[in-house]
Amino acid sequence: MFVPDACSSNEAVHLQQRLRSLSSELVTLRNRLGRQPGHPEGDAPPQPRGGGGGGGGGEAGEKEGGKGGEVMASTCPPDIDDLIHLQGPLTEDALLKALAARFHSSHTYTNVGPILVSVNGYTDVGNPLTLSSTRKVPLNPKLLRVVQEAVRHQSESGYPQAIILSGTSGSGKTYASMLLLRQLFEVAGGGPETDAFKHLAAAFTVLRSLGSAKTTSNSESSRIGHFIEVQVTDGALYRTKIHCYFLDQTRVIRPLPNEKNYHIFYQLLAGLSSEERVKLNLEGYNLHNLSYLKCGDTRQDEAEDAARFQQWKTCLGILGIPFLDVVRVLAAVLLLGNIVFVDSGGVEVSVEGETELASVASLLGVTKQMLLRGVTSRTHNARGQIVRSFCDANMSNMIRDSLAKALYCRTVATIVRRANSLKRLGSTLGTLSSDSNESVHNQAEVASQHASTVGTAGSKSSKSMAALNNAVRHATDGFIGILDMFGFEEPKPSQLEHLCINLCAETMQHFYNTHIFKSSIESCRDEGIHSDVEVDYVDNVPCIDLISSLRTGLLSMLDVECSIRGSAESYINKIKAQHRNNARLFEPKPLEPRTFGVQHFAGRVVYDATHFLDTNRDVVPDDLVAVFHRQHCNFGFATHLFGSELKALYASETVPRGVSFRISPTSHSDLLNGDEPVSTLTQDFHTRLDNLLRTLVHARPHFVRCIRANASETPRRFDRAIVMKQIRSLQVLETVNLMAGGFPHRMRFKAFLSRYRVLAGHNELRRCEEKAVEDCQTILQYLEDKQLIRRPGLVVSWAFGKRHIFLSEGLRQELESVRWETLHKAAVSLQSAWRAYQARKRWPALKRSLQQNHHPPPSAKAGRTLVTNSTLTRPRPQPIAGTPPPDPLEKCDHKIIQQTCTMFGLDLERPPPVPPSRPYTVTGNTKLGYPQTRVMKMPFPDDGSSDVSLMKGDTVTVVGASPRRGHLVVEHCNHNLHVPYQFLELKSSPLTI
Ligand SMILES: Nc1ncnc2c1ncn2[C@@H]1O[C@H](COP(=O)(O)OP(=O)(O)OP(=O)(O)O)[C@@H](O)[C@H]1O
Repeated sequence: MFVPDACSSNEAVHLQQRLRSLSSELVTLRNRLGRQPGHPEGDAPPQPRGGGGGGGGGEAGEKEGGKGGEVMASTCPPDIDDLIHLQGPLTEDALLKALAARFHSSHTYTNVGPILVSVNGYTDVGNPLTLSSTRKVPLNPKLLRVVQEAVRHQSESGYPQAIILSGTSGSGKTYASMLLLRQLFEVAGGGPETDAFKHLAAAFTVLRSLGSAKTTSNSESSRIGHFIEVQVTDGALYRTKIHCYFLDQTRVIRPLPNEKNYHIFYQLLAGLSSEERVKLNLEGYNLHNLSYLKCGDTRQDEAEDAARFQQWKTCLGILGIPFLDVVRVLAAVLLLGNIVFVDSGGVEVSVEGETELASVASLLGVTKQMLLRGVTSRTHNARGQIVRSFCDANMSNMIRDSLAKALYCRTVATIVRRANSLKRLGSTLGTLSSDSNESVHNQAEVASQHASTVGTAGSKSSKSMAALNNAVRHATDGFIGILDMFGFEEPKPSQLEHLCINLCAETMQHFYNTHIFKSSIESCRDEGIHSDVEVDYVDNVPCIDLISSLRTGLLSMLDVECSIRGSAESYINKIKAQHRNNARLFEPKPLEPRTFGVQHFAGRVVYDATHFLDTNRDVVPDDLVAVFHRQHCNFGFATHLFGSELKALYASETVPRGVSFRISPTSHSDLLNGDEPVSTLTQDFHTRLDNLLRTLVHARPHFVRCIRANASETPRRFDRAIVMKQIRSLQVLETVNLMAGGFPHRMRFKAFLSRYRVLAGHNELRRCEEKAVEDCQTILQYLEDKQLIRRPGLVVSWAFGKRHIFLSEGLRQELESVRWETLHKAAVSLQSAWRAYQARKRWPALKRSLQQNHHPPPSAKAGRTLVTNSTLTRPRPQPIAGTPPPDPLEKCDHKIIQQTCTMFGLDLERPPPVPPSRPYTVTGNTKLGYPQTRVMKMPFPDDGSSDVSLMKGDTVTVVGASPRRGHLVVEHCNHNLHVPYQFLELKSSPLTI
């Protein structure tokens, strides 16, 4: 085997690069052959050592574990924290060993250049997986780097950033996203003691219980996709927004046999007090006699669920959401499942579960008769004639289920909206059309609104100014988004929701392919750059087309089938005929009339289409919606859940009139053009996914690829076959190939110069636009001559295109590290020059005082002091600020300021008012006003930089919030001190969230 010499020459590096590229081409070819649709062995684990086709490697140090092929040990050095530095031929086997070695030495994060690979070690299973519960988990420097990069890029360019987590279900996306969010708060948001953090943590606790459930692949699986948008302005966190994607409605009424319903139901039953149970008509009910729960897994840890329920209740309080309103709806949903309609032989159906019917009616604030009528009768519009009819038992049971689903998902949407809006702003300008409002965590927003209204008259204009200001801010400020969408799943049987979830995973995979592989290959081709490495990635567009193409995609054909009231069988026949030559659609064995299979990028999934049409229609009849109008319903929260629909329905005189509405909440504007639902479940999901992509396309992505270490959630178990399957589907080898030997980065010449011109001697560069390419060459030549960018084993190469300079990842890393060293050295020499200057300035006085001490004047004879005045008053060295102050000439053009002020109606002479600070802090679930008595947890200031100091244990008075982020104002000895939150503790210990 070729081993590079310690001081390898360029040829050696080049040779090694060729060797890598050849071996990886071979492996990729083998994988592609093996992974053709219809080749079940495509997903097989690699051959054991000596089995041929293991792709080289496969040397000593690794033992096959028992059944699962568990890797017990490996000889790969765990200190290789970036896979592009791996020596020897790059094969899947080599990657697997490297990841296993790091995993066994507790290094679960590994880089592939700028991309982070995270292997879930399952050491934290059983944790509720919220922002608060991960507070004790130590933050990892690799996650810190991702966040710092995002914040740096955002503040340098103002460009939105998106941290995109992907991986199969259970791979740790939500866990990593919580840690990233925490890290973001550490870097830019004042830490976890701020109100903003507590508020967001409470929102996540509430949403996790409502939106996560046990599935076959993950006992804490998120059934709600999240996109957390964090607005960062000048490196400081400004506001947050949670966008939620709720798909899995069927789980509310029919969890799969080995899975569970939403966690909140189990927590509710375990955590309610006996009085609350009576109030909610839940006395005597448990997991085994409630229909919506008993069809799933009925095992439960009651103590754990009860504890989580108490936390959930506390957090609802923090968000200002009435507990009783929400639990009334949840109890009604549970009891609805026990109402069964059966055909009586007559016109009307008969009811089994009269008690439950009465209970549900009273919980929802309607009469039993009204509810029964809403569920068991339907109004039809037959060519303008309004006709009423009774539903049969089947239809009545379906309407009952629709009601349960509608109540649940509308409650979740309402909570998301409420949780998202500490302060709701008029503008919905932004990025996505999801259930999201804005949560303003910083009083700067108020300030900006105040500022914008100075000099304008009337509330109308001030509102529009606020909206305009908001729009300008949104247009100019980038956000940092953390995307934790659904991971690939293959439950048995898979349903329509799973098809949507897998479409989402396919779309994210395509996004990755486009960004990492396609754009790199295409831009090299466009600019005539030749790369030695041929990156051969698997494009998943055919699968996305199969599912979502406009006319012939599986989803479009399903919509057509719904509109003609077809059946599951006819749908299956049509898709099989339409796609008979498409290798991605296969017939599962044994052949069943209602099933079909799709070869996804991460594996083959068999779907059962039995409920596809009903799930996709996603409708509730207006007869049922009308029941919740305030004329008949005295429970305001229930009326609110159907607010938009009721408004549209009661806009006309005939109610009900035979129209249907969506189960999922629909915005009022969508209902304006008619009362019929504007879309189906899948259309709606597709539109939202499209909007999300539009947002992502405008953001700079940072990828975190998550891998689960085993399929049984066993801590510290590394299952070779499971990991290998994910390495393949996530195309880790192809990524390493590109990063190690190709040109994954390109920069405009100007951008390259502005970042790296500090690396060449000042006189070396021409510094004019026409000579930009020459200057780039000069910088690289200069670094090469000084031997600053060549490291053995690292491919450092570049090429000049028509508009860009193309860089290998190795070169980018070297440039960044030389840049850091150069800036660091420059900072040190500036500091030392400044200190020397200061010392020289002080020297005459110092010299004089030393001389005086040597010949003391008679007056000082008795109490001789050796400490000179100048030593006492010597100022502490100030840290050099990270960002230099803005160049006044660049930023403060007086004319522009005047024009801007005129445009926004601001008065230049009068400064904007000081932002009013919030007159309280949030503690547990209560707001606590000022003054507050607090105790110092540690001394302040801890560096003795102030005359007044507070000691640990001192009782102090907090008089208000400081304008400084994350600080409170403490009045002490007639001084006002700005003390960070974390230094202070309330006298009576607060409830933590
Ligand atoms: N880095 C880690 N260290 C320890 N435990 C982890 C880690 N990542 C995830 N886990 C645990 O693994 C389980 C699954 O993680 P998580 O729910 O984040 O996966 P996911 O990819 O978001 O899955 P889904 O797509 O189904 O929501 C959780 O119980 C979590 O606590």
